[in-house]
Amino acid sequence: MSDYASPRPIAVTMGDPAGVGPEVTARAWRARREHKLPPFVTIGDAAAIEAVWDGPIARVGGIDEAARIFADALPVWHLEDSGALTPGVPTPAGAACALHALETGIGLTRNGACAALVTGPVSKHALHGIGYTHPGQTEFIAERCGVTATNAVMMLAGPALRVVPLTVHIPLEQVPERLTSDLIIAKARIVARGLHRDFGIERPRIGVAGLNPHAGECGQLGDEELRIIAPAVAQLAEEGLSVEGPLAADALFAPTIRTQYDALLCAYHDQALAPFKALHFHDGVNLTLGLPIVRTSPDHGTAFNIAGTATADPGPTIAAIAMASRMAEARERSGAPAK
Ligand SMILES: NC(=O)C1=CN([C@@H]2O[C@H](COP(=O)(O)OP(=O)(O)OC[C@H]3O[C@@H](n4cnc5c(N)ncnc54)[C@H](O)[C@@H]3O)[C@@H](O)[C@H]2O)C=CC1
Ligand SMILES: NCC(=O)COP(=O)(O)O
Repeated sequence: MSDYASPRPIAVTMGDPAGVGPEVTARAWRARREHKLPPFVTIGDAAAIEAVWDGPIARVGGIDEAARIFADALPVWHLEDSGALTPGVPTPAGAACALHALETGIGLTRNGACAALVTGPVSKHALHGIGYTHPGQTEFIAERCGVTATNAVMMLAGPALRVVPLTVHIPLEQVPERLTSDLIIAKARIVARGLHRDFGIERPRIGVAGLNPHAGECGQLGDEELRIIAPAVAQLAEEGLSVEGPLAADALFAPTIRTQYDALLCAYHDQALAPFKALHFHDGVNLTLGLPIVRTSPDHGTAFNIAGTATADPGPTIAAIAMASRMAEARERSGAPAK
């Protein structure tokens, strides 16, 4: 008999079967009571979990069965045999399985069978090796949901900090040309709406980082702040949003400054993710705002270097499942579409 009330489990994709995804998912299940996790079903190759974990697994044939079994065993929606498996060694068959799991998880969440989607870590390199053309999972999920890549906003969230990289998986040299006022305005609007709807923040306070040292020093160290960021901030303020910037990025993450904001919009990937991971390596969540479904993910990658050694921390996966559950509940409470 299940001791979990929610009728709809969360879909958790395993990610690359040779990475740490299978073991952190299994360990998250083991910690389900301690962390009060809602029921979830793991999607991918069951053998990848069996190779690194000796706890109870139940291969399920339906989502209802997953919710019923969750109290006693880790429910696995077994998709396919991804071939001979060595933890830490990615293969094309493993990448294909990760992609099929992602497709299946999106489908189960879009059709409402699952309450939210939590994606396990994939190897972008291995996926590109089998013909995948998206920069990450975010853009793929957005496309499947009919949302443009610009309107699917990556946010990294933890108890002490939320950051948004305005440009994401692009070479650093392309950042200045891709950072436009339109991009900042579009993403800031989605961040404000998302923090209101999914996190219950009435009027989110948003800070926008400068690109250059000292936020450009009045144009002496670069003019993107004057040409691009300041006009975008002015436009957003005119619309009634609580937005400040450009703010000098070196001091922005100091405790007394970062706590003045509900989210910090950063010019490029590492400006956002390096301070975030320094604070939240063990409980950080990557989530996507602007989608019709709730999607979160642990904030780390495949960690091939430690896969199979039983040392991978399940903390970010636990946090991703818990956050997905809270976001789905907030959407249901607010009357937003459940899927
Ligand atoms: N959400 C996703 O699917 C993500 C996928 N990636 C992909 O993962 C692959 C590897 O990327 P890297 O930059 O090496 O990042 P990574 O996060 O896989 O590893 C960076 C370092 O953190 C450690 N680490 C990661 N997760 C850990 C955990 N749960 N417990 C303890 N230590 C952990 C690793 O052992 C490694 O030393 C790449 O192909 C990248 O594209 C990277 C980030 C996110
Ligand atoms: N660095 C964050 C990351 O790689 C996550 O990307 P995505 O696969 O969630 O789009």
